[in-house]
Amino acid sequence: MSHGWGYGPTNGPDKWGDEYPVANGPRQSPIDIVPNEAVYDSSLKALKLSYDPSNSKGILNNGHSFQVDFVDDTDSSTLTGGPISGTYRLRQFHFHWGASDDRGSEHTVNGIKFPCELHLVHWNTKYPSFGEAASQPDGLAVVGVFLKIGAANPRIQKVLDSFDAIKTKGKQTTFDNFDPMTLLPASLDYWTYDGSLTTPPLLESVTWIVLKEPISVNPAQMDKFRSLLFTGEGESPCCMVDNYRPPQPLKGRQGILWPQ
Ligand SMILES: NS(=O)(=O)c1ccc(NCc2ccco2)cc1
Ligand SMILES: [Zn+2]
Repeated sequence: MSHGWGYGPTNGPDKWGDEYPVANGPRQSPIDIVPNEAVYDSSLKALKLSYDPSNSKGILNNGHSFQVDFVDDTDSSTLTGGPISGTYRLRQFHFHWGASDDRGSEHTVNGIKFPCELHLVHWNTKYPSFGEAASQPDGLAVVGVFLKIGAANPRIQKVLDSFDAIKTKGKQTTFDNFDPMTLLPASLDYWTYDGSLTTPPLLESVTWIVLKEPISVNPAQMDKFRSLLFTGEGESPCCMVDNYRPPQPLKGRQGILWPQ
């Protein structure tokens, strides 16, 4: 009986290929981004993100990370422009982080790991639903934002303050009127490449848009992430840390940079 994927020694990223063979596919994520090797594409446009805070619904500990879910039945919170064509709706955002500040991000830059990485998940409205879009090569667009250790970030505090209510797997609580724009850095300069979900089912349906400029958090805020548990209420507690997949082979892909 499959014990379910995770990030431990017996069910972690090296084992995912047993149940999800696409783990060894041609466009897997994350990757190591080497800025000097990224090529300039003059056809790329500026990212356009337009979010309606009233679309935020709830925050959930799903046993792998926590996510903030959005109402996505209208085009009120969207991503357009950038490397994508058409309109992609915001579905959820979540994070990946480490047990210590020396690791935690999924993408790396010149081999450097950040302590944390934010993912804003959007789906292409040419498809009828997120689930349908997730199985299409142009179905999803995820904006990745690195977090670095620095000054305290007041914008993330509302997220952290909800953690006491979602400490264990399966717990959720309401999360109203949150504008994810407030989590983004000043610059929307980005690298982009064709990749995949970084957790099972590892579907190769993601246009990745990784912002060059990180946002900051202070050490106490990072420790708050580490106070969450992978485990459910009543189970022996296991801290939710190191929930990141390491960089995957490029297999001929090239990172694209905008703007030069
Ligand atoms: N870390 S991530 O941004 O690549 C990411 C985003 C979304 C899911 N969703 C999981 C899922 C279930 C069915 C289809 O999709 C999994 C991973
Ligand atoms: Zn993610």
